[in-house]
Amino acid sequence: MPPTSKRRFRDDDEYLPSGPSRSNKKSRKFSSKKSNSATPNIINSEDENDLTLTKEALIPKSAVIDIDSISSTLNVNIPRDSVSKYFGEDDFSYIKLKKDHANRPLWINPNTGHIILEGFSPFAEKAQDFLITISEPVSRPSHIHEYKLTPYSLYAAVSVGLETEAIIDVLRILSKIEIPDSIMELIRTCTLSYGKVKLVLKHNRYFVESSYADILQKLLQDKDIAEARVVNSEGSDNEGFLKDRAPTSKDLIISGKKVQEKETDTDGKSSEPITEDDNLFNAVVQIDKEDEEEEEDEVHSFEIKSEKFEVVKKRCIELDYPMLEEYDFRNDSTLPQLDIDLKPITVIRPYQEKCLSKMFGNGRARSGIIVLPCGAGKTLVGITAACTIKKSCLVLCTSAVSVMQWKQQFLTWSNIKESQIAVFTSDMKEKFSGQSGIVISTYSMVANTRTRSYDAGKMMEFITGREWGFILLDEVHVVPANMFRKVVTTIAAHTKLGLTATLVREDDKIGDLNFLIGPKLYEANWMDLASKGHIANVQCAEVWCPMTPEFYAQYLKATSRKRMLLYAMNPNKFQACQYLIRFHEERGDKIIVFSDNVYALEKYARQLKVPFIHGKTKPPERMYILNLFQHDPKVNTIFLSKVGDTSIDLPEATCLIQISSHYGSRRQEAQRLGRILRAKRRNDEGFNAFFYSLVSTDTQEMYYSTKRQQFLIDQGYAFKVITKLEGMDTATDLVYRTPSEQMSLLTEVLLANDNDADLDNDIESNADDLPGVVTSRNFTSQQKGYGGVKRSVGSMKSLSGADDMAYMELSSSSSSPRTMKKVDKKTQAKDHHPLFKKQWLKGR
Ligand SMILES: Nc1ncnc2c1ncn2[C@@H]1O[C@H](COP(=O)(O)OP(=O)(O)OP(=O)(O)O)[C@@H](O)[C@H]1O
Repeated sequence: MPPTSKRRFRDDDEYLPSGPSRSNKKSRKFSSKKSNSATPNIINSEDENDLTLTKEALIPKSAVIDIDSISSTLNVNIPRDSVSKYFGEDDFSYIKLKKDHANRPLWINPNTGHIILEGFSPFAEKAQDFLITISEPVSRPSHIHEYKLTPYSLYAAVSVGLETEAIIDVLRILSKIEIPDSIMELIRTCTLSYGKVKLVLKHNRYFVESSYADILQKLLQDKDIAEARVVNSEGSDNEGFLKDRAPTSKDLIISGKKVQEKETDTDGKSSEPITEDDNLFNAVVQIDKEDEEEEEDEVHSFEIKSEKFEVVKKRCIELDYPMLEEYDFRNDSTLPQLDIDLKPITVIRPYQEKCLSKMFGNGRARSGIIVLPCGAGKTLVGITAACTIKKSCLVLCTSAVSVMQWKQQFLTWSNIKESQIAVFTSDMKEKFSGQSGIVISTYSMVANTRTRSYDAGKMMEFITGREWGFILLDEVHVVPANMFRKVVTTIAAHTKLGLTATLVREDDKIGDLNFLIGPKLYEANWMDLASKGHIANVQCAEVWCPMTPEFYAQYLKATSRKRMLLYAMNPNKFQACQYLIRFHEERGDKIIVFSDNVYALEKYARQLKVPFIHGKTKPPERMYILNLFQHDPKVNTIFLSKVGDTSIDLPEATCLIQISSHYGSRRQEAQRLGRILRAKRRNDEGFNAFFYSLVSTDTQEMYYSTKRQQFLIDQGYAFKVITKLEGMDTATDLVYRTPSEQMSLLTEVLLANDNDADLDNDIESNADDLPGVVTSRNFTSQQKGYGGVKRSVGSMKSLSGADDMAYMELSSSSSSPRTMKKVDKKTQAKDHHPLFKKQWLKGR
């Protein structure tokens, strides 16, 4: 029996088939889509500028691949044996394994498109490279990995240059079983039209380009496209198309690349024998290299009028041939060149090089998204891309602090002159000098629709009145879709690159990014980077802290808000925290204690006499505390609220203790882990960083904690459960040891205001456009007066973190024009490819 996915009941599987018995009633779906119900499961923000996630289920149910319609060859009538009933739909005994299956590393679930990879196979590394290109990683622990083929992942594969038959061929070679017909159909259907047509800006003229002349002929039968065409007989072939060599990355220099000297033997030949497997992978998997060899390939194109390119783009989507946008920046002579390069000392790491080779694989700049773990150096990837394109660049981030960090990083890694980098935040409105330059701003500054100040208006004119070679979108997963739409429609940019550590898994949300930015170009494996020393190895543990009987008795009676205070202030948790701090300080670690609850944060920190920072801590004080933490050997622990979740670079930190967190937020857990992934000492022999999550047992916190860990578990992290901290019982000098101390703490907690349980009390962390944490790299953030507490309306699902990492659209009322449009177009959309129906329905 081939291995089966143990993770069948993940959120994203809820629309998956439940076996032949159910398949008659329900269609089998390959991707999870929530219906576009009017149910307001929304965290609604009153402030348009607030980056708080808001949700509208964007996707109509129809916009999914219905596997029943793709294949009628599923296992519905397959003979089963006497134990089949115990396995239900997971009985795959009817599938024959290939004779040499032991040598092949993967297995494909014919029902769901899940791929199970043996991480211990000699082919695993190469197979991973391939799988990451064609599928979505679901879970990647050390031995068995799980991926999932989705329409979006296949489209992304085609868009970086993989061909349908190449995908099938490689899968066939790697698979222990014959590729199921349903999977072949899925691959063929999803790669049929996508990625076949490109919109290329070349010599400042727009061309519709394809390797397939017949597809161009087909498009030209459309009246709008035909009208947009510039008939140009010069250089045309007999079909009227311009012919050119397929683009290659020849002569393209991505700076920062380490020149690798191949091991050669005495007569100059490579000493490594090339096996048949290498040939296979070199031919198909290393697609970026393959492009170089495809010099003989031809492409056909026709020119379109530049004022008509939006119309053509829209028509192509409607005709199911959405155009990939590629920027032939090396042939763009209109946009002024930006004099920028990486400093000679800057060397990019191999995985950074890999991301960039996906982006520049054919010598042009492809738009898309790069996913790298926290602390893996996304900033340098973005900067290197800007240095490769060498045109004006707009960087958008989520906060003013990040803006300053990006500026600092540009100055650190590249030779850009300070006068060529401008910052646009609520406090600073700078313009760069000269023809070209870099502007760094926040999403909310650019997407803001409210009345702007005179200066901000002028700055917006500066941004919208020019063409950008490149737009860099930091933390793409957190920004609402409408904000993105506003940004991409108001700013003329030739290439868009999104950066994130925690890309959503739900296809509908990935889908939005696919269309607004571009396909996912690369996603690194956290464990892989840790094993190579690029990020730290981390030991994760969940420490169970039983509630004291008095606290628990009150917990059972309390309101939900008071409960949160009670489980955060549990004396046993207090002691565990104190014990762990002491233990790790003695080992020479530097410790960050995270608490979302500001009441608990202050109480713990004051009691344990440790400095703390939260939203209301003034920048000079933060700077002082962070400096102490970095440089004073006597200050080895600091307490941080969620203002320190992101945008804080403290490579000294080697241990994290989490005492209170934001419900079930998986993204927060990953971001917090990111604070120690960059530990300076990560390359010391046998070094481990430590991440403890303190959880009060038998409380809601247990549930949230499990949910929070899911993302990291999927990346391969193992959380050990510690039920007893060895030696804690005998440590007599811990706080709240006596019943009377515990009772007085309980009284204090019971008397505390319910609002003290409010995690949003940490006001600054919700403000997207306000200066946040002053980091080690930037102590220049300006303080400004903050508004009051922001409240958001949310569903229980949102509160539990189920919306987390979600990429959402602000709500629109059911009577909004856009929704009306959807209804109007629904019937027409029926004729379209399922994925593109969505775009059609959006009325783009
Ligand atoms: N090629 C490189 N050479 C040397 N240092 C690097 C390189 N790439 C990244 N770094 C360092 O790694 C650290 C993390 O980088 P960065 O802040 O860009 O990470 P990130 O992926 O944006 O993390 P987060 O998602 O947590 O913001 C920084 O200190 C950066 O200087």
